[in-house]
Amino acid sequence: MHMAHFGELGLHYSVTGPEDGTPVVFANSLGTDFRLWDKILPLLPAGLRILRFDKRGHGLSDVPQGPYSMGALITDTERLMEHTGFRNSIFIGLSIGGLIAQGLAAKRLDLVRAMVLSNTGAKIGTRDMWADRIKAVNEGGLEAVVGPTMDRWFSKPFQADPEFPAWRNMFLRTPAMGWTGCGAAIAGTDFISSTSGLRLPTLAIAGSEDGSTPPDLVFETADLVPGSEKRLIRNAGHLPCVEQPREYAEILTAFLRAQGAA
Ligand SMILES: O=C(O)CC1=CCC(=O)O1
Repeated sequence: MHMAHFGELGLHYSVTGPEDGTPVVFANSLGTDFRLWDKILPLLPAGLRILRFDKRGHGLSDVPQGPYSMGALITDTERLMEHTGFRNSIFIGLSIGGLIAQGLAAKRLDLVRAMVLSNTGAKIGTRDMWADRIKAVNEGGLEAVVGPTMDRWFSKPFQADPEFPAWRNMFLRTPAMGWTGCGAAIAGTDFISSTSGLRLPTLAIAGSEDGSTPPDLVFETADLVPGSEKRLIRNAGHLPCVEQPREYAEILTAFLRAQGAA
């Protein structure tokens, strides 16, 4: 278990793999911690140096007073990558993690040499949509939004899987301040213009049943970066790394190998 401290903020992270391995960073979504990637890590090639982390307000990281800005989330990631020696990395971001990927690539191409935009967009939802959700959570906690959230995250068949309640618990145990803080950061983010200027190897992954960032949004975002690859995973919602880990890992492995990873 590792904590890095940047002023008042402690960030919980994990680094695994050989010191000289290809650096790969995973950034997870709103309402999840870095266990989001547990099922796919054993399916990836050996020889990767992997950084996972709980963004502020999530998992075992500290929960500063919100709202947060996307700039702060990007700076946290930048500091953690410098602290752990992750430069020239392949950055895999899911949902808000994909927004962080785009913002970081626009700012620090020395840290990000290729990116995977999984279940994300250059702009996710509208200000009004996020304001309504934040109001609901401020009034009733995450319980107030758990039903529709699980319907966006997971296909109907997976909601009957014995594993499903654990993911629901992960969401419900997210600090309300962490969720609303990051929700405000998403509400204020529109990367359409800056992502259009990006030139780096990019893979976009969508889930056919994703109610949070539907395939059209994911692929429109990919089209902003010339030469992007696009993959659709069927029978999966917003978190295909959970619902279809084998297919997700195969797609990632092919991209990682194309970037020269082990
Ligand atoms: O709650 C959702 O719909 C999922 C989500 C949107 C942005 C993100 O990171 O997760």
